[in-house]
Amino acid sequence: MTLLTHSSASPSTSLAARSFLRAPPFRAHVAPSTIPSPFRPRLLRLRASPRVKATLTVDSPTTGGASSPNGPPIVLLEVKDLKAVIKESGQEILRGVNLIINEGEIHAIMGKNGSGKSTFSKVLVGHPDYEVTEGSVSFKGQNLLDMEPEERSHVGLFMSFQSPVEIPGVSNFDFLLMAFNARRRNKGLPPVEPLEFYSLVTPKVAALNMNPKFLDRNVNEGFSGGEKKRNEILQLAVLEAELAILDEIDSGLDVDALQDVAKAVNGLLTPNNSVLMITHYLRLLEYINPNYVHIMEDGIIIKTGDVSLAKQLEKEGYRGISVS
Ligand SMILES: Nc1ncnc2c1ncn2[C@@H]1O[C@H](COP(=O)(O)OP(=O)(O)OP(=O)(O)O)[C@@H](O)[C@H]1O
Repeated sequence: MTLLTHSSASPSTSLAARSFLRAPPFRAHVAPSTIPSPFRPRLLRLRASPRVKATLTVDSPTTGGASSPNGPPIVLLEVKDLKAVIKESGQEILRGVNLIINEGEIHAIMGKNGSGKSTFSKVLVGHPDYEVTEGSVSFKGQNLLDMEPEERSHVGLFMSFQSPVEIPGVSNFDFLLMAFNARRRNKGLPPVEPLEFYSLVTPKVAALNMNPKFLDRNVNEGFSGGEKKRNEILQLAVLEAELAILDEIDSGLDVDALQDVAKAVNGLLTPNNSVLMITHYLRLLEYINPNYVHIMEDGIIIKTGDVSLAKQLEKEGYRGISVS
């Protein structure tokens, strides 16, 4: 079974929600008939890996990530020479991506419109529009490409999409509870009851400066763009993914919302959790400080550095980014 099998599923929708709704435990609780098929493939979990292999150059990236006191960093995600095409047309979008993310590291991918950033993240979570033609992806030592999208979510990958989907008929609270219990089931833990979950989720709602009434509303239904983004981070906070892929989480956020979301993401970071952010703007990286910044161009990472690379980009544009 594939999580993202619906052609109607927009590439820009939230993967985590989709995974949830496709997985049998969710269908059992939510009454499938109430969930329109376009909304099934959603919620996704992702983890970022610590080290980065830039294809061309590496400019003194900040050292980050978890490591044993005397040992090397622990690799979470390792992407090697990843090539992928659009299934329908066969057009190659990813042309050999290399990336390593260690536990505890924050990575940012920047790049011009259409350079392949979102495609890369969607390929990582198993979006059905794309086919991997070459290369490998290992997550926590396991072959990610062999896993169905929901399995990727279960092993600790979360992805928030540019435009989170709405799920009519399913309350945010029920959705989060189902997702949370599915994750627990996967860890061999018993489910929590709604009352217990309520005490667990309300502090997270407060931390995001969200109105608790959002828990009663249907998932993302009628939410503003910024509210949807906050809701995505709430999902991430509840699911405690080991690698969070955040695709333009800053888009459409007002200044206060950006700070709330960034604060929440920072609050979720532990030495074992990693984040891979896709963004166009330095402002997000000023709140969530990345260990590495990568520049993607035409389906490959052409340069890797630290946040100074994003600053240079802001000042000089992509013309100023030299790969020599
Ligand atoms: N499912 C698809 N069908 C057709 N073309 C696609 C599909 N997915 C990606 N593409 C094309 O692949 C290229 C890379 O798209 P992608 O969304 O990955 O870029 P991006 O770097 O995330 O861009 P942006 O910064 O504008 O979000 C674009 O030319 C896009 O039109």
